[in-house]
Amino acid sequence: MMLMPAARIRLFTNRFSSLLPPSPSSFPFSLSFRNSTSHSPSPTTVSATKTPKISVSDAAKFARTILFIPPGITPEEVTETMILTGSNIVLGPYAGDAKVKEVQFIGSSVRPKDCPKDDRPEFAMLGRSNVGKSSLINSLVRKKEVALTSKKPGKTQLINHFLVNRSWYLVDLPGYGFANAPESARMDWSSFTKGYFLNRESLVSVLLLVDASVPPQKIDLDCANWLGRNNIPMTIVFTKCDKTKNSKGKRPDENIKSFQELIQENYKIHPPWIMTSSVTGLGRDELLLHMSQLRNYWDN
Ligand SMILES: Nc1nc2c(ncn2[C@@H]2O[C@H](COP(=O)(O)OP(=O)(O)OP(=O)(O)O)[C@@H](O)[C@H]2O)c(=O)[nH]1
Ligand SMILES: [Mg+2]
Repeated sequence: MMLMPAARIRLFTNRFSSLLPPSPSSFPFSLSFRNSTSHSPSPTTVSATKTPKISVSDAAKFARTILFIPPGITPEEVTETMILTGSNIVLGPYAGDAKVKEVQFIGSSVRPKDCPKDDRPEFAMLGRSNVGKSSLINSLVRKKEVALTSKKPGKTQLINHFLVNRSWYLVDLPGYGFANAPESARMDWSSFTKGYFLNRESLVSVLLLVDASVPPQKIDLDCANWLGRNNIPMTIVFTKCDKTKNSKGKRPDENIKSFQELIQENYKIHPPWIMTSSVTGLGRDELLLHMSQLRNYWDN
């Protein structure tokens, strides 16, 4: 049966995202909303201790306390081989068609209401400026300069739509938290993108990019919690997992573990998360598979 877009997204949201109460407050806001309703056990979670060995470090193993079980499969049916490497994501029966055969840049929109009006499913890249949103798009589609990247924060300034295989969109967005960006690159990020997230009915999932080479940042935690409170489905994509040489800081897997612990209490169903690197290609195929199962379920 064909469902109307609004009905489809509601169906999807109810199944996938956190059960935090929606919030009318603006983005970003503090972590102070934590509430008791979010601590009840979920029927779709499963302890990682039930799964045998996984091929990530001890810290990452510890972080993987809750698996993401997609539609079409029960926790009891999960086996080790179904878990995508470097993630908490179980691959279910909706996965498939994860190859990128072609990509077209469709256009840039200044305002959320100017975005393409067709009903194709889309995934939006969200994250701090310089976290690697544009680089991840290039990595996913295996093209160097489809999305423009820069060492300087604030490179992406508009909502950019990329059509993949003529059937679904990747959306590159401006980053938030311009720590080192020039004044000219700053804008009212909140009002600019908030409307997009709250009103975009074809949004299958936000890919919330978090830099794994630095410890958890408050603004990223606020962002994860804002999405949760507003029932916007998200996948946490840890970027720059190749950056292990920084002797001063902690390793990516340790930072990932800390981030997981900080958001864990707020979610009844732990969001899917995955480790990636646009430099080495780590997590690329896995993320595409995950996106395929979300998309195919949404399309269903
Ligand atoms: N080592 C490493 N560097 C990366 C990775 N991803 C991105 N970078 C670098 O990080 C910088 C920023 O990348 P962008 O893709 O432009 O970041 P962005 O999030 O799109 O930034 P804005 O458009 O400013 O919001 C560039 O110098 C990239 O080469 C990664 O996985 N590993
Ligand atoms: Mg960018």
